[in-house]
Amino acid sequence: MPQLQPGMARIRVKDLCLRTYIGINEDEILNKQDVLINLTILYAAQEAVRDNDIDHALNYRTITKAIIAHVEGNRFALLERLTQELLDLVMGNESVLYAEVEVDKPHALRFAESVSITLAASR
Ligand SMILES: Nc1nc2c(c(=O)[nH]1)N=C([C@H](O)[C@@H](O)COP(=O)(O)OP(=O)(O)OP(=O)(O)O)CN2
Repeated sequence: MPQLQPGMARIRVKDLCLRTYIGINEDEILNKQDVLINLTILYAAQEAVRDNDIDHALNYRTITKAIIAHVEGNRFALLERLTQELLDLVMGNESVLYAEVEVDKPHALRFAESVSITLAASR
């Protein structure tokens, strides 16, 4: 992850818990399951800090709502594909300098608490 430089802000959306169709097994194809999403974004926040105005900030609510709609409105086979689609959605915001998305499938593996895939992108 790039170092946080002066003037940049790190937005972290933590443990966004959603339900969707994700997996390759018949049960996963027929039934929704929980996914946990953790998102890190770096953007230049000088104007947001100076103006204290949401119109000059990267609105994390807007991004989160778009993620919710995408996850709950689609079905996915691999975690890699779901994670990449969310990364692409976030990077679609021109002001995002770096983004990292981790998607967990809690209890997907019989003997593990969770399993996740993390992907990142920068501009
Ligand atoms: N870059 C920033 N983006 C946003 C900020 C902020 O400070 N910096 N602040 C907000 C809101 O204050 C947010 O914290 C709460 O918004 P809201 O209660 O509308 O979020 P919900 O997800 O609870 O919305 P519901 O419609 O009630 O589900 C937003 N962005």
